[in-house]
Amino acid sequence: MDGMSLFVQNTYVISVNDQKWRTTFNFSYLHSKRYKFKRIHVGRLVSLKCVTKYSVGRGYLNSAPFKMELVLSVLVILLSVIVCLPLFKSYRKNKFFEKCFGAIPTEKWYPIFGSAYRILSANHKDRWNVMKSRHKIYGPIFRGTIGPTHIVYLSKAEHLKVILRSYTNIKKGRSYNALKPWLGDGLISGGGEHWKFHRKVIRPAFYVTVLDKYMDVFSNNSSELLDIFEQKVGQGYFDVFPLMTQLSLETIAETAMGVKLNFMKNPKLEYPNAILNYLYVAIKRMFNPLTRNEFLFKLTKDGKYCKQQLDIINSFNRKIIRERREHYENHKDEYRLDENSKTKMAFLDLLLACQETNSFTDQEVEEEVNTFMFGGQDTTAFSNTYTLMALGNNLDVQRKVQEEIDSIFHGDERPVTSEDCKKMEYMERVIKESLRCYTIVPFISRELEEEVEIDGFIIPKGVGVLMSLYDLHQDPEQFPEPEKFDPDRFLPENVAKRHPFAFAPFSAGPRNCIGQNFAFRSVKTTLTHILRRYNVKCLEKPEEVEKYYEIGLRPVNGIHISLERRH
Ligand code: HEM
Repeated sequence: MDGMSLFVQNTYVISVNDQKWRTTFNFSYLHSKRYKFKRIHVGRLVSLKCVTKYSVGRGYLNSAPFKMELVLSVLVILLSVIVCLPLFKSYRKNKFFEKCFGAIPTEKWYPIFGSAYRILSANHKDRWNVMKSRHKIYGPIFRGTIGPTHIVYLSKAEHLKVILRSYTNIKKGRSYNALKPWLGDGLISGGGEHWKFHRKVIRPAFYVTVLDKYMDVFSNNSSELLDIFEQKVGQGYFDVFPLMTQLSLETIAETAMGVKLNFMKNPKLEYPNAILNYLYVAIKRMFNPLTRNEFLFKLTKDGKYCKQQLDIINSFNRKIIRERREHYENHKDEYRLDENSKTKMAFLDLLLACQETNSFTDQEVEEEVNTFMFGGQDTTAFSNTYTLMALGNNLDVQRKVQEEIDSIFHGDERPVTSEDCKKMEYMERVIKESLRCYTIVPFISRELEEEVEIDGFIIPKGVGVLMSLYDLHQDPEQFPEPEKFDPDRFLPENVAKRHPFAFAPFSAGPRNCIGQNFAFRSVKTTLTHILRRYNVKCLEKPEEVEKYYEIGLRPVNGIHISLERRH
């Protein structure tokens, strides 16, 4: 020990478990006891307070080793608090949750990943196979954790009803945060009062009278699809999914943003590919709790890639919004959302009109436009594709759809109207059965803002709830022989026998899909155009089709159909 220590003498008050000792010792003593001190410190020391200090001569008190000692002590205490407090809180939370719903069957638990290890470790291709098997293994209600987040998994109509009909539990689950850099607080990912206000303002854009004006867009674009189909007649099987994606992108761009992109004739792939690429990484993020922090994610390779893709999407959208704004300024008087107005308003026009009353900022307009491009694009493409797959495998059903179409159009290839759509009752049942069998959005999630009671269990506020629409639609109690494609399940007398929440491909309750009428009209129009001209066969058996989970279910290898002219 060096001689300088003789000049330093301090008085310390040491508090251990509420007992206090006053002690005086010189620095060399403190120094020699340093290791012992550290041991006490880590184990039990609550505080170490310097009451008096004498610094004589060179002042060892200000010397580096002494300062280090104090700084280290403070750091260790801080670190202990930082590490222990959340662990303690999480321990108490776990105890509380155990008490509330501990009797619900649970998945196997792994450190850090929680119980979702199998899903988190599955690659993109295998993920859906893991996801779809879980309710079969654990039953209609089970629980688990993703990292520190507790999740209850539901699949029965009566359980889903408790969550879906609530006006309080409308907050989306944390997984939606991966979409926030793109969709912001738009209708799909937003919540709270912000969501309530936006939903109220946007609802009129989906009134039947507004949708009526989109019918010619649905028909014109379907006719363009037939121009491509015409070249495929007699050419064997081809993948119909990319064409359906082009069609729905064209349609949603025209109805939501008021622009004709001409993707059908001249597919420019940069924008749709940017959406696909962004989604691919966003989904990866949803399944990796380590990438949840936005700031850290932006520093990663994936984060930088996402930004690049977002830049492409945003510059495309911003250009369109700019042009549409100019158009709107010049035609303002024609834009009215009432029944008598003849002007076809794009969804964007409604948002621009909202800006006039200062309700929507530029960013909010952009977020809602992105939301509609996302919500309306892939979903209708999937619905068209999977319904064609069903019809190409069930030729008797296809024939009945064609008979209904013929009874309405009598061979005339005129545009489809809203009145025609109303008459297509059998086709509606076919589309519904296709949405049941090949549920497009298989899961939706919420974070509870208010406790609920399900099946006798109290699920407290803060718990995540993942509802499987896929398993809901496969419940044999509601849909006997669920694997069978049978549109008559949707005859009114059969619907009346089921639980009102047994069929919910568009979700249900206050946060249901705002675009469902849009989707039905668009899909009916496209199927009418195809089936009044062609007989369709499908190469794949539905049960053999592999799918990617990408919020919607994308066919891994496409869906191949062949066309034969009917007349
Ligand atoms: C067959 C086609 C469609 C299916 C199966 C479908 C399915 C769904 C589902 C399940 C939800 C609830 C999501 C959740 O709770 O997390 C939803 C919400 C939504 N969908 Fe659709 N959708 C379809 C078509 C469309 C179309 C064509 C549009 C737009 C034109 C659209 C726009 C939206 C929006 C904006 C929401 C959020 C509603 C809100 O929370 O207020 N969807 N959709």
